[in-house]
Parts: sequence; C-alpha cells; structure tokens
Amino acid sequence: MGKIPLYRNYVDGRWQEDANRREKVINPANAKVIAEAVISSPQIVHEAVDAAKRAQPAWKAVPAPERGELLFEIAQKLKEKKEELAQVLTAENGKPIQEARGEVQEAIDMGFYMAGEGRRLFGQTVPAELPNKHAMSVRSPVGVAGLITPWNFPIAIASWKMFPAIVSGNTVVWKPALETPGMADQFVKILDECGLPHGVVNLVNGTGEEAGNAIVEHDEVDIVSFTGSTATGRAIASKAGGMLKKVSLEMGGKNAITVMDSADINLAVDGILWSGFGTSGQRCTAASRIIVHRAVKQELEEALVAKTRELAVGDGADENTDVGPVIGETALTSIHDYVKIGRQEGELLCGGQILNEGKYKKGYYYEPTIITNVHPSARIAQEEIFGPVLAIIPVNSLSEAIQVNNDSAYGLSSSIFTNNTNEVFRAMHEMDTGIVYVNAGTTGAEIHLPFGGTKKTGNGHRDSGTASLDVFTEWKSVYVDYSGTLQRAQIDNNE
Ligand SMILES: NC(=O)C1=CN([C@@H]2O[C@H](COP(=O)(O)OP(=O)(O)OC[C@H]3O[C@@H](n4cnc5c(N)ncnc54)[C@H](OP(=O)(O)O)[C@@H]3O)[C@@H](O)[C@H]2O)C=CC1
Ligand SMILES: O=C(O)CCC(=O)C(=O)O
Repeated sequence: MGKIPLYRNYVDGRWQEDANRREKVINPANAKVIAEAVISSPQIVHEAVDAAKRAQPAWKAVPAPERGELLFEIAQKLKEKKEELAQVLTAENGKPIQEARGEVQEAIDMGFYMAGEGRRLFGQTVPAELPNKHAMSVRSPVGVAGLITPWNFPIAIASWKMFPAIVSGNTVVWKPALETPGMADQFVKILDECGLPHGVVNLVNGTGEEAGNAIVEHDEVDIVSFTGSTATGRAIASKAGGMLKKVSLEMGGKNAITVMDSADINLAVDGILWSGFGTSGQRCTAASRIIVHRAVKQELEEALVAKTRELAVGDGADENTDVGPVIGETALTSIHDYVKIGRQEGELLCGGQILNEGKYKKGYYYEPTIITNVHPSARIAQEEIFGPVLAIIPVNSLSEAIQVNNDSAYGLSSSIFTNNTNEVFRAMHEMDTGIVYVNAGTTGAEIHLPFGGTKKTGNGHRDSGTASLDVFTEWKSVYVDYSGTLQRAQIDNNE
C-alpha cells in the first residue's frame, strides 16, 4: 500500500496527532483504504474547547466587517480549490463528481453570502415609548459553538454552520463524521492559510460517542449545532437541554413529490429521478415517496421506470456516472432490508438488488428501486431509508395528496408538479414542511434561504440564510435615555 494521508486534529492553530487510535477512511466505490484519521479522546475535545474559549473575546472584538472580509478570502480560496476539494469529496463519500462540485459550490456561496453579513448583522431600531429615548436591538455572539456534522454533505453542511458562527463572533469546535475527515482537513487548511486567528476554529476528529458527546457535555460549549439522524439528535437535545444549552438540530426526512393530473409528466420524471436517486438517495431532502394522481399514474410509472433503467450506476469519479455507491456496507444492508419489507408492502417495478458482480464487486452499490401501490402507512412510506428507493402512493385528489404528504413524522421538503395555479398556492400553504418546491424535485436548496423542517426533522431552528444568524447570536435590547431625567416606562400617565 502506498503512502496515504493522515487526517489530524487542528487545535489552537496547531495540527496534532492523537497517538491512541486511528480509523481507516474507505472509498465506497471500491472499498479501498484511501486515508487514515486520528480518533480523539475527550481530553483532546477539552483542549479544543479551552482554545476556543480563550480565543473568543479577541475574535468578538474584531469588527464584524473585518471578520466578513476574512470570510470573503476564505470563499475565494475555496473557489480556487474547487476541483481539488470535489475530488476528495467523491473519493471518500462516493457521490458523483458533478454533484461533488455542486456541493463545494454551496460552501463557496455560503462563504460569500456570510462575508456580506459582516457588514449587515442587522438588528432593529424602533421608536421608543418615551421622549428623548432611543430603543434598538443588536446581535451578540453566543460564545463557543460545538458543530457536529454528517458524512452526506460534509463541506456544505459544515459551511452552513461554521460561516454564520464565525462571522457573528463565536469560536468553534467542530467534529466531522468519521467517514469524511478529508473534507474537514481540506476545509480547515484553507481557514488556516487565510489567516484565521488561532483558536477560532478547532477541528477534532473522532467518534460521535466519544468526541461528539464530549462536545455536547462540556460546560463551556454554549451552543451545539447538529445535523444527522433523529435518534442522535434526540440524545444530544436531551443532554444539552438538561444543561440549559442552546441546541439547533437538523435531522431526517421522508420527503414526498406529488404529481397531479395537470402536471408535465416528463418534467415530473426528471424531478423524481434527480431527487430520488441523486446522491443515491442519501440526502435528508431526498424524495422517497411519490404521491401520484390516479389519472396519470400509469403514464408516470412507465416513463419513470424507463428512465430509471437508463441511469448509469458506478464509481462517482467517472464523469458519466448518474448514481454512485452508498456510503458503506451497513447502509447497503439496511437499504436492502427495507426493500425486502417494501416488496411485501407493494409491488416492485424495478431495481431491488444489491449490485455486487463485475465492476460492482468491490464497492457498495444498490440498484435504483421503485415500489408501487404502497399504502401511506406502510413502513417504506413512513421510515427514512436513506437510499435509492421510491415508494409510489396513488391518490384521487389534491386534498388526499396533501393529507398523505403531511402524514409523516418528518417535515423537511415537499414538492408538487402541477399546472394549476390554485393547486400551487394550496400546496404552498398546506404542505407541512420547512421547504416546498413547485414544479421541481425536493432537493436543491439555495444557501440564502432558511434550511430545515418541521416536526421530527428539527427543533425550530434553521441552517443557512439569515435565519442561521439567529442560531449563533443572542439578541440584546438596548435603551438609551438622553432626556437627562429619570423617565419610567409602563407607568400609566393618562389619568
Ligand atoms: N436535516 C438535515 O439537514 C440533514 C439530516 N441528515 C440525517 O442524517 C442521517 C445520516 O447521517 P448519519 O451520519 O448516519 O447520522 P448520525 O446521527 O449517526 O451522525 C451525525 C453526526 O453525529 C455524530 N454522533 C453520533 N452519535 C453521537 C452522540 N451520541 N453524540 C454526539 N455526536 C454523535 C456522528 O459521529 P460519527 O462520526 O461517529 O458517526 C456524526 O458526526 C440521516 O438520518 C439524515 O436524514 C443528514 C443530512 C442533512
Ligand atoms: O439538496 C438539498 O437541498 C440539500 C441537501 C442536504 O444538504 C442534505 O441532504 O443534507
């Protein structure tokens, strides 16, 4: 085996190796070991939190426009290195290279967008109730932010959290997912090259149970921002809640695309293919339920199955690949178990197998799969599969479609294909999700609007957009009385 990279921690501006343990990083396209990463003990997390705590007052004191300028440089550097980053991303996550470039672009966009926030960070100025008095609100940083991120969007999601955190004056301790330490390494190297002061961002590689948990439980971590599974989010929320910590959660989805009888079926098929099978279905926004009006069900199914069979499944590094591998063996088994359940709950239209022959022998590939005539309460229509599997649910009306769409524990993204304006507005108002698409699939969020969902998808916070600043700032209301006398509000002087 040739020399492979070792991904280290970055604490207080120094790259460090934790000698205790290392974990192998695997390319899911061929199961090859491509790197190793250090596994941090809780002690390393404590050092990282100490560094973040020490760095925070000075970072807070840097004028926000200056923090924004540094973010601008970081975004430019990300842009210069876009191709290099995308290659590392595809190698460790498996997603097709075109999608990897798209993901890196999201981080670039978020960098430029949040750089601008350095000159805004708007508060409010309102008229005061009393004469010669000024009333306003300003944002202040929360303090030390603990960021815990998943493997499926390792740089985009990190940027959604990191950039608003630092532009608003927080310092950061970040634990990326075990599967994607290369992205974290590249990202933090760029921060370092751009001259981010030591201690402002600290990277600790390691397991969720050890390093992640140590972040959550640390007294000096003031806010935890997490993206991942609902089970982990719940565990983090109960610990952090018990410590009265601010906690922002983005979790699972069971997203549906509704296709009405007036829809452009070819457009709907394209939307379904991209949202259902893009990233091998491993997006929290991935479509996994297709709610179709019975009047167009057959037409949709025929076109969808034909196009699904044309998808090129393969190594994401190949420019012609449409659907890459899934993240690993455990995911493959879990997806296949769901498909076995689904075959009892509905009728298999295509796919349904693990691909493990010929060029697929060494990686973790699953056939894009469609199961139809699924009842809305079936397990494959309710539980998150996180793989390339679609359940088709027939309905008779928009009312029924909305009911089925909303009959889910999750509420991240929904979509409707229709050419009826009344249906567009009804769906927009009545679909109970944080994101609604019209005549587009359930994926492809832009970074300048809030990202997140209702119900068990989150806990009321949002990543991205200016909404993310609410996560990483506290509001401070300021009253300046320049009357020279002691005036008192809330005294009724009308008598
Ligand atoms: N709503 C959203 O925005 C998104 C949601 N997701 C959801 O994430 C899931 C897939 O990601 P997956 O990686 O499996 O999710 P996990 O919840 O397993 O992991 C997410 C992160 O949390 C860490 N972690 C695990 N256990 C703990 C713990 N006890 N304390 C602190 N940190 C912990 C993980 O570490 P480790 O490295 O050890 O795994 C990882 O860094 C899907 O359910 C998907 O829907 C994914 C992307 C976006
Ligand atoms: O496709 C999108 O809208 C973003 C998806 C995403 O970030 C995710 O699945 O984690």
